[in-house]
Amino acid sequence: MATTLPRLRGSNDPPTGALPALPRPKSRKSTGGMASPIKTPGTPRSGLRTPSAASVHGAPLSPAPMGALPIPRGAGVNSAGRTLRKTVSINSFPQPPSRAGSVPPSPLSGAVTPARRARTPQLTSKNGYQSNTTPSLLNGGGEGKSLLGGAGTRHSDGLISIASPPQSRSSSAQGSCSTSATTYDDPSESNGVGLKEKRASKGLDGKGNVIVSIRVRPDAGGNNGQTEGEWMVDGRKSLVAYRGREGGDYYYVRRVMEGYHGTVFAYGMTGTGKTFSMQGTASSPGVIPLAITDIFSYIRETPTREFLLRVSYLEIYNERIHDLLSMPTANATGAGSAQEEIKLREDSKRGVYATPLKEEIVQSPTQLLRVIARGDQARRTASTQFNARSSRSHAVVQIVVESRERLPGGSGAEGKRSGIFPGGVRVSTLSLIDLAGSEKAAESKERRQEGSHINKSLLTLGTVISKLSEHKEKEGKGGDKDGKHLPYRDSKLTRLLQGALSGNSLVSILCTIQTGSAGSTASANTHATETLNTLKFASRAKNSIVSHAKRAEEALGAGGEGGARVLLERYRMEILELRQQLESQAKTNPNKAEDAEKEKDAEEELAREKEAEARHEEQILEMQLARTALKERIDHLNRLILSSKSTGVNSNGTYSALGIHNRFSQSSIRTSLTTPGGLERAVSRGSSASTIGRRSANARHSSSEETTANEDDDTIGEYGDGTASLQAQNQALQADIADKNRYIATLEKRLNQARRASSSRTSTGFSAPSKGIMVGEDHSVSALLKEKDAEIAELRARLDDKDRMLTALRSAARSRDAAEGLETLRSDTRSSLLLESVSPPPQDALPDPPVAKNKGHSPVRRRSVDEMSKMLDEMIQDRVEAGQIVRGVRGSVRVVNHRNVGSVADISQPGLELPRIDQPTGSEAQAQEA
Ligand SMILES: Nc1ncnc2c1ncn2[C@@H]1O[C@H](COP(=O)(O)OP(=O)(O)OP(=O)(O)O)[C@@H](O)[C@H]1O
Repeated sequence: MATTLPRLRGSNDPPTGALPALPRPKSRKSTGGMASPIKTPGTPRSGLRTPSAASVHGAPLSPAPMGALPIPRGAGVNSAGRTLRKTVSINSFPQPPSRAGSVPPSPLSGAVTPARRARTPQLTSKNGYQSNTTPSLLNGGGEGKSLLGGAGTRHSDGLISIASPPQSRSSSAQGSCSTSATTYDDPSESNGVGLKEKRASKGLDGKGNVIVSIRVRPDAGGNNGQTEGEWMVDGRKSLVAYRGREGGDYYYVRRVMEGYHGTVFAYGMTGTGKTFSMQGTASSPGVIPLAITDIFSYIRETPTREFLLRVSYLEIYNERIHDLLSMPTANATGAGSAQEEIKLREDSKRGVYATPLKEEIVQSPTQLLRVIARGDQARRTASTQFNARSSRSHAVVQIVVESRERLPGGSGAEGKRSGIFPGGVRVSTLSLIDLAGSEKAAESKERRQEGSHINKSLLTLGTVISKLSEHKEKEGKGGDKDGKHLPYRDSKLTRLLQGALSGNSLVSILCTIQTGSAGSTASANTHATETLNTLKFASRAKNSIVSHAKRAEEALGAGGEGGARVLLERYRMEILELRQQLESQAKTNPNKAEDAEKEKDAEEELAREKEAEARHEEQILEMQLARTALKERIDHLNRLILSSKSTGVNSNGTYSALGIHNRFSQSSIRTSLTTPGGLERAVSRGSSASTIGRRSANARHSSSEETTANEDDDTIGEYGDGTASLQAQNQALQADIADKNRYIATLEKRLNQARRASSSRTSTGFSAPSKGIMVGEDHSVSALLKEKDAEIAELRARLDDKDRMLTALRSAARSRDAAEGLETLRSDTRSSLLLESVSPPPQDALPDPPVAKNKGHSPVRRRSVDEMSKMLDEMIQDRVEAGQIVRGVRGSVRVVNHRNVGSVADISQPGLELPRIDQPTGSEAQAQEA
């Protein structure tokens, strides 16, 4: 039969394993070795891995007969037997059971290939027995390797004999019996799939899930290196638990990972090594770290499934449950007083469970070990007679394993083969229980109180197991199947273990004993008694607990009380939900971002449109203003033209109107327009003699400002024939009109240009705003107005000058009249008046200058003067009648204020403000005459 021997090393090899070892919770001085596990006869091959032993010191035990528990010899036991010294490579235990042959096998792994087994060091006892089995205390090898003492010793003693039920025994190579009484409900077996597993775990398909192992604590004193004898009760049989069937321990954990509940508890007298066996040391890891290693090894080996592990840790102290993970680390007895009371409840799916209990999710062996180590720190311990650091409470580590098929749809061959249906979550629990040690007597009251609780609970446990045995017999006789008569509720411990004890779980019981005792005889006797009790318990448990472990149902969905606890499902649902949220957000966000971008674009577009619209309106306004200004200018110029025509200079051959405006004869309106072509025109009023004479169309009126009566005389003298003067005047006016037409054409051209410019500016999206034209035009208009104002002021000033001259001439004329006679005086006066009159007289009718008259009077000239005087009289009379001029009482004349004369306004220059001639009122005129 294949065995699962650990790799052995020298005892002093340092630990090199990847897993951190649990801290030694107790301060006992290690004996430097640990007892190899001892198998009860007929132990089933399935079981947890055995804690490795750095070195194994065994107290010599009396050999037991096959199928019988070893019988301690008590003080008289010969401890000088052979000692098996085993060293387990720490390197090997954290390694996952690898398919690669090169990887060293896990010392406790049952999945050892034949090649590995061949490489496994063989233990050779002094008596020549080779032990190639795992030193597994929980080895479910099924071979029922027992601690055997010296050959025939137990046979001869015959004190304890634990015989497995014949029907449950499985054969072994050595013919040992299995204690297995478990039946497995494995769907993979029923449907024919999972042959590999079935093969691998053969033996498990047999019966019996209860594994009872005995571990003997090595004697602290040792026996001068004679260690092997303690184990070798029957060296010939070599049935110490080093032998086991292949893979039993490994597959025990495997079963938990596959959905079976598993329970392991250590039972034994105080100080016999329960805690040591459960926790182990750095060099010799116990059941807990080894189980953890196997759990994670299984996870690594199973990529098709996903797992979630959570762990809780409680203790039952004085019949109260405390959460070791919620307690402060301090090891105070009252540490848990503030805790909410933890109660035990029962659920059809979960069975009996403690609540509220903190569960921590763990992702690595290290993390899990740390959590448990934290709980260990909180556990109550005290010094007892037999143990300096005795556990005073029952400690329960529960590792909940959730798993589900990773493949979507679960249609893979693996899923079919293993009967794993997709979508479901398997939940199983591995309970690792370190019971408090039973103690007969205690010195302190507190210890006694604790001891009484401990003993009571352990007694109840024994009672339950005992009754289970009875129940089993009754069941065979048609007894009560429900087992309601079993006193599970008599203690918290049995209540908590109810599920396991009643058959819902794979169970492995480790019984620790200490066969040798260095000390008094009384002490040795106590040990012997306790050891015997332990062995009785082991025997009873092995025969009584018959359960039908079933793979836990797969929880579908997160609903229901059971489903709600399935974190894997809950987390998966949450992840799914969050992913959906994320996706919906991702979908929504781009839309939102797009919308926001569009909105922003629209806003920007709107702003641009508004801006463009504003610019457009502004430009339209500018254009309108420009057009208005240009139109006004054109109208103004048109009015100018019309005004020229309306004077009727040539229409009726008279220049009556011109006469009115004669005073402007010396002025010209110089309109300076800065055109794009730099056009500068001087527009002359062509009604005056000087203008008519066309000295030049460009004659500067500055020179005309210098015009005096003499100059006028010269001008008159130049066009003395009158006819020529009219023709010239006509020509001048024609030329003037032509100029103005050209100017209008220029303005129209500019207007068109401006229109084109504005339209192109609008059409090009206002890309080239040009306000130069408008600004130039505006400046031009304002400059023109200013210029006009200046001219008006100038004209006024000149008018004033001329008024003064007129007054002076009148005065002179009166003097002359007095000297030359009334007629002559009148004639001269008229001439003078004519010369200085507002309206210029016809050229041909102009009187001679006074100077010429003083030179003598020819008859022709006289006649001419008379005629002219006559004409002037008529003209004056006409004007007087028309109300345009007023004749003074002394014959003087004056121009009526044009504001009072409609005709004056009619002939005024449109668009230009005529110089206001403030004519004296009647009284003023009289005063002037005076
Ligand atoms: N197999 C072993 N090899 C070496 N030392 C051991 C072994 N078993 C126990 N010891 C030592 O014996 C002492 C007592 O062991 P442990 O505390 O595990 O006993 P226990 O059964 O848990 O006692 P209690 O019930 O009082 O808690 C410890 O110092 C421990 O190191």
